[in-house]
Amino acid sequence: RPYFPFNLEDLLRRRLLKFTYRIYPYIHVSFPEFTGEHLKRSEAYSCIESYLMSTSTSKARSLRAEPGKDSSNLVFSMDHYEEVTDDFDSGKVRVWWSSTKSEPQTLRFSFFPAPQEHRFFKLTFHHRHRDTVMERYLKHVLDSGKAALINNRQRRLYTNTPHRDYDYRMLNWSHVTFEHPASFETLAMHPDKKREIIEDFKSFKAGKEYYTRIGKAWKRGYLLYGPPGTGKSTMIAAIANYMDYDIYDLELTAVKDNSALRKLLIETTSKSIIVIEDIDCSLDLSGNRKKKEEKTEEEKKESLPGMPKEEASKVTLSGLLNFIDGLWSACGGERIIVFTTNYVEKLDPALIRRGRMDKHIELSYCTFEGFKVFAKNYLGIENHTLFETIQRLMGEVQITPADVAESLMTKTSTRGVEEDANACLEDLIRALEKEKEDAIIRALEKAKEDAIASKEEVEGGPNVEEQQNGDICKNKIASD
Ligand SMILES: Nc1ncnc2c1ncn2[C@@H]1O[C@H](COP(=O)(O)OP(=O)(O)OP(=O)(O)O)[C@@H](O)[C@H]1O
Ligand SMILES: [Mg+2]
Repeated sequence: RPYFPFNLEDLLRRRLLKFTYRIYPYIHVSFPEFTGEHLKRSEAYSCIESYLMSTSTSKARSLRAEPGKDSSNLVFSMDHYEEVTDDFDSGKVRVWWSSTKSEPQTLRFSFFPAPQEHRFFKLTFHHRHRDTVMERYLKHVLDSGKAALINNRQRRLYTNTPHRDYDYRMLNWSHVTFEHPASFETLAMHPDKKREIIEDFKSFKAGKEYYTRIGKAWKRGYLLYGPPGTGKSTMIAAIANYMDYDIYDLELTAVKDNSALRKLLIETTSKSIIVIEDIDCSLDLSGNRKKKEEKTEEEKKESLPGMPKEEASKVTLSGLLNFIDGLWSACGGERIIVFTTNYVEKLDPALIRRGRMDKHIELSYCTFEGFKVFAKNYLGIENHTLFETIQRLMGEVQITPADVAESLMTKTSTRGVEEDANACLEDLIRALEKEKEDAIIRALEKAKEDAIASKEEVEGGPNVEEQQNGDICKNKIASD
């Protein structure tokens, strides 16, 4: 068979390439902000953005300022159409970064409005640095960008409830900056228990290799349970602060179905806490969702066009379990899942068995140990003559940490510190004594009710058992 011209095409192509490189020896790589079908924000874009923040500010002439980590400082980044140079390999390799945006060229008519603009970074370098840039430089950019991102980021509280400024990119989560002062130090609970919990989080944080080795998704589930006002939500904030994580507050009743749930969960980023509060109210035991209450006419009017219609949601228990088992969390590590409930006994055992909810933490009424934490934080005292009375009363009645906190809040600032402490402690004692009285009254009332009930029974009131027996006899006669 004819063998000529062998590789001619190849040869020509190479020549042509060489020729074009001689005229224009530069290569461009662009990094769009949003990628994929669902327009997920590209992680590479975020990393580059944060890398350039640290390198570009001294070079770029047009800058953008945004509030930084604690909102008191500003973070600068380079503005659109600005170009900066970056040198690598002790100045041997020079690259150019520019930030551009493009308006959508065609008018698209769709149900959901399209993104207004596409932003991207463009990297330009000489073709002889191709290997260095592709293999080492980009890795360096992404790594240091990511590190800076974690260092500088403002932590966020995400919620999945749709709101008025529904994002044009149809992101499922909306967020606000998370700034909650709670910490484990200010959390009132027994010091031993607190230490145990902190240890648990510490080992989770350091456990990347461990989780990889045993072949489990790097996640951990916690169930916080206890009566209202015992610090469940406060503890979640403390965990987020301790771990330096974002919080995703998942409102299950606002999720349409399992696939919507899956989508929401896939969008959560690493280093985050996924919180489902009052799990007993959002999922019933059979796994069927409780019907949402009918919306009022006004609320219906308020919903915006383009927002998904609120339907009875169909998230099932098994859908949720699938996720917890790591099926959907496999796309990136380091997640903590927290459920809270007031009634642990109402929950499906499948939901909270060990392995799913790895650790169950009970938050309960305030103990004297817990009170001492409050006294130290709120009043700055570690001992006081009134402590003994408080200890005795706390042994007798149940009071929530929220109530203790309320009593210990300083009421006026005109008095001295000492008088303040006295007043607060007396206030707490009054609250405890009132609670004790209430408890006695409740007990008396219950005893009275019981007595009336048993009296009715003795005097031949409506006797349930007899009546039931009678019914059975009647039925039997009828069927005979
Ligand atoms: N253990 C605690 N340590 C410190 N503060 C607490 C503690 N428990 C409650 N508080 C205070 O009480 C208030 C209510 O607590 P929180 O919202 O955490 O209760 P909760 O357990 O989440 O209640 P619910 O079940 O109603 O959601 C908080 O503002 C917090 O300051
Ligand atoms: Mg709460």
